[in-house]
Amino acid sequence: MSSSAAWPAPAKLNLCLHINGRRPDGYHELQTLFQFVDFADQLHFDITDDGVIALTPAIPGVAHDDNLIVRAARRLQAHTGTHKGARIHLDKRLPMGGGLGGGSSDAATTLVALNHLWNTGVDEDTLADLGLALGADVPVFVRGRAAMADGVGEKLRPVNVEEPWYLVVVPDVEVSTAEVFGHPDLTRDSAKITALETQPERWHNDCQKVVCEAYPQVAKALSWLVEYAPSKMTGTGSCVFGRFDQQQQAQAALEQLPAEWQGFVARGCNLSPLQAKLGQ
Ligand SMILES: C[C@@](CO)(OP(=O)(O)O)[C@H](O)COP(=O)(O)OP(=O)(O)OC[C@H]1O[C@@H](n2ccc(N)nc2=O)[C@H](O)[C@@H]1O
Ligand SMILES: Nc1ncnc2c1ncn2[C@@H]1O[C@H](COP(=O)(O)OP(=O)(O)O)[C@@H](O)[C@H]1O
Repeated sequence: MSSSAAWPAPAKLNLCLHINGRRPDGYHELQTLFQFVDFADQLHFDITDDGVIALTPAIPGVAHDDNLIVRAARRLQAHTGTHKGARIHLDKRLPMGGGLGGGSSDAATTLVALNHLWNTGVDEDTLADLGLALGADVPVFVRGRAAMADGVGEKLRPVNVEEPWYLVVVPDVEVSTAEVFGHPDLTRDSAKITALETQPERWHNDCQKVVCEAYPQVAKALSWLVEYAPSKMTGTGSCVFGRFDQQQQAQAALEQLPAEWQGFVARGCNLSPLQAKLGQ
């Protein structure tokens, strides 16, 4: 695998997000089902011997050293003691703050790719632990397998679910995860369900109601999408997704998308494009 090849950092969807309670420290007990899609940021790594981590181009509004890609690379350097560095190029395709996990996925791809390209030999469990300090969703992207998450999102169990086509609609608004979890009207009493992954008829998103009330753009996007397919919000929003059996049905709906929104069609994947590349 050449160092200049593209490494994908795919989006995730939360096929459901059930809030089961709130802990004394304010964090929420939840059950959420993560699946990947084949729509991704692309990262390129050129390995150097100078120990410097340099990322281009900058993401507007994110300082170089705060970028999760740079933080992930430095974390792996610190853990392994390697003297190698990397010039990293990011081709950003995923919208930010939309609940698609792009920043977490970029961090995970950086950990996995540099561990491979630097020959640092860190095992997957340790890479997932290194990632957890960067964001709650980084471990699932490191492992790259669709998973049911439990606890406060840290207990992951790989699952296999159907791999349909999705139309993802991106409303022109960013939603703050902390604001949603702190909302007084958020319902926090969904029952824990055993083997939830086998019961798609019970999948819902407890954050959807409060987000739709606070952000009319999200409610409007959802009302438009449900005319075409069963639809939900992903994570704490703002993106919403509809489920289609056929790619061409999803594509036909995309062609009707009002100009005020962005959108894309992608296939659900139980094995992430990142893990698929590693296994090649
Ligand atoms: C809930 C999910 C589902 O995918 O939402 P999205 O961010 O993807 O929309 C994620 O796990 C989020 O992950 P991430 O965005 O990294 O959240 P964090 O930085 O860990 O937490 C942001 C804030 O959300 C709240 N929070 C988060 C997770 C949780 N189980 N209970 C919480 O109450 C806390 O107030 C925390 O300070
Ligand atoms: N490489 C990165 N890509 C995207 N966002 C990043 C990155 N590094 C840091 N961030 C910060 O993380 C925030 C959350 O981004 P993102 O992961 O795309 O959203 P979400 O958690 O809603 O899916 C951004 O608003 C940005 O400030």
